[in-house]
Amino acid sequence: TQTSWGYSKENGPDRWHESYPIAKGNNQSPVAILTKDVYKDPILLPWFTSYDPGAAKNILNNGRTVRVAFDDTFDRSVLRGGPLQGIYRLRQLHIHWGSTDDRGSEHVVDLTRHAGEIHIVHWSTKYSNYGDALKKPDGVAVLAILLQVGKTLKPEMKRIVEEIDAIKTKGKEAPFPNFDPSILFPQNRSYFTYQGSFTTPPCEECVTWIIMKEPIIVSADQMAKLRSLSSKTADELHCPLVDNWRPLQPLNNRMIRSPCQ
Ligand SMILES: NS(=O)(=O)N=C1NCCCN1
Ligand SMILES: [Zn+2]
Repeated sequence: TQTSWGYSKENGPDRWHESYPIAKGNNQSPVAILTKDVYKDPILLPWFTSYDPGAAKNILNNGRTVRVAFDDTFDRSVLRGGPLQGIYRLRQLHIHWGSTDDRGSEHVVDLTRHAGEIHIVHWSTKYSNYGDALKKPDGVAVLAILLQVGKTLKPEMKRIVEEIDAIKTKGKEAPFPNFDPSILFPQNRSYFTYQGSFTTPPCEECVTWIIMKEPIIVSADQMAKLRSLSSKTADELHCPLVDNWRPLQPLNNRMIRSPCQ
């Protein structure tokens, strides 16, 4: 049977287009960000979030990442401002990471690939539901936070990492109440933004990316914990869930912008 998509040789990024043709589109993500080529746009505003910790529902190992889901049945946790028009509702967050500290992020800034990247996914309330938003170029906004390994000054990731033991294998889920993702934000809110796609199949070209310039620091132990997750179910042989990142895609004639300081 056609194995579902993943990150291995048989079902990895180079073959996604066989089932998901959009993966070969002109506005795919992730891309390389060369700060010298970034357009400093005077009209770009700061972005703002207003998150209700009570909207956090559960944490899941879906075999490809660790995902925290939020209640998005009304404007309870929202993102607005920056390059965005209108209000975007928080739906979920998940993480991409490497097998070693020198890889794992999806976006690459000035040739630096970071150890991981958190994606906080929101959808525009211009559209009646998430499924409709995926069909629109301005349907989704993803806030991306780069992870760098070091001595954790502020253990932002603690809450997520502590829950890992409860979701070791694919399909395991645990309640994840009372969580405000803004604790993950770095001090500096400056960002890069461009129009792109989901970095996982079907790779819809519906995403306004807002990538924070400042990484957050995670400890080697926290990375080890993420790497201890299995991409297989409890009754299968353990297979480390690592390197769940998509390679760089062509920028083509897209512009990457950032606000003037
Ligand atoms: N890595 S990504 O671009 O955020 N891709 C996603 N795919 C569907 C669910 C939300 N996010
Ligand atoms: Zn992602």
